[in-house]
Amino acid sequence: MERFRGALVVVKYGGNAMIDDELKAAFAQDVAFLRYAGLRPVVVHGGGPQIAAMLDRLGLTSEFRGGLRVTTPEVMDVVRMVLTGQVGRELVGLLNQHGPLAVGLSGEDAHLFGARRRGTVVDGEGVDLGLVGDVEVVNPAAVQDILDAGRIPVVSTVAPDLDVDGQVLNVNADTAAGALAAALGATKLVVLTDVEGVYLDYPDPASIVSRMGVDEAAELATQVDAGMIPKLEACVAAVRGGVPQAHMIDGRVAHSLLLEVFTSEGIGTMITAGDPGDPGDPDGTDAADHPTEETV
Ligand SMILES: Nc1ncnc2c1ncn2[C@@H]1O[C@H](COP(=O)(O)OP(=O)(O)O)[C@@H](O)[C@H]1O
Ligand SMILES: CC(=O)N[C@@H](CCC(=O)OP(=O)(O)O)C(=O)O
Repeated sequence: MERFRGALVVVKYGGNAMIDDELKAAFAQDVAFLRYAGLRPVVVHGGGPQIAAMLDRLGLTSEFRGGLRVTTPEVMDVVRMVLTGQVGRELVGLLNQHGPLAVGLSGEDAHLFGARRRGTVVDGEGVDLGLVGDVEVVNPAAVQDILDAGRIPVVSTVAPDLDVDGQVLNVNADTAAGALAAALGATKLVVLTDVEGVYLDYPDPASIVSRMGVDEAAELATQVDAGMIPKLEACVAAVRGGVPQAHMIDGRVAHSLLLEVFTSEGIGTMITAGDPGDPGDPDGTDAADHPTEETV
C-alpha cells in the first residue's frame, strides 16, 4: 500500500458500464477503497444512456454523428440536468455511503473547463453538431482544493463556452477526463468501458492488446468505430500531456478498478509513452507499471 500513497488517479466512469446497480455500488466501493488506501482518486463521469432515457421520457430525440450527440439548446438543457443534477448526484450519494468523501462539481464550477464549439466530419462532409464543444482550457484548482481536503471530486463534464458568456456546451466525457488527467499531472488515467480493452481488430478476441505505445494508439483512433474513438483520443491526450499510463478496462467486471490498480499484471489495455515493451520493462508485466509514489 505504501507504494500507492498519494497517487492521483483519474477514473472515467460512464456509458454502459454505469447502468447496472450492483456494478455501480461496486464501483463506489472501489473508489472509496482507493481513497482510504491513501490514493487520491478523481471521478469524471459520463451518462450517455441516462441522457438518452431522459430525452425519451420527455419525448425528445437526438442523433449521434461521429460518436457525438447533436445537441440543440433543448437537448443541452437535458444533458446539463441529467449529468450534473442526476448522474453526478447519484455517484456522490453512492460514494458517501462509505463516509463523507465525495464532492460533486461540474465543468462550470470555478472555471474548471472552458470549451469551444466544434463540428465534425462524417463521410467527408462537415456536420454541425450544435452545442457540442471541445475542452480547450482546464483550471484544476477547484478539483485540487477538494483533493487537498482529503475528499473525492466527482466531475460532470458540462463546460462553459469560451466564446459566448452564459452558454454551456456538451463535451464528450472521455476527452474531458483525458484533459483533466493531464492538467492535474495524474499518475494514471483509467477509462472504464463495456469491452475488455482495446482490440486491434474488433471484435476478434485474439486481437485484444494488453499494452500499446501512444503513437500506435493515436493511429488506431483513426481506424476504430465511433464509441472507441474518444476513449483512445483521451488516453493519447493524457499520455502526451505527461500522464505516465492510461488504461482502458472492462467496467462490466465488478471491482475491475481495484484489479487494475492493485494487481501487478493489471487488466485491460495500458497505453504508455514508449513503444510496447519499452522502456525498462521488457515483458510488460513488471509491478512498476503500476502507480508509484506521487511526486506532487
Ligand atoms: N477497436 C476496438 N476495441 C474495443 N472496442 C471497440 C473497438 N472499436 C469499436 N469498439 C466499440 O466501442 C464500444 C465502447 O464505446 P461506447 O459504447 O461508447 O462505450 P461506453 O458506453 O463505455 O462509453 C465497445 O462496446 C465496442 O463496441
Ligand atoms: C458530445 C457528447 O456526445 N456528449 C455526451 C456526454 C456524456 C458522455 O460522454 O457520456 P458517456 O461517457 O456515458 O458516453 C452525450 O451527450 O452523450
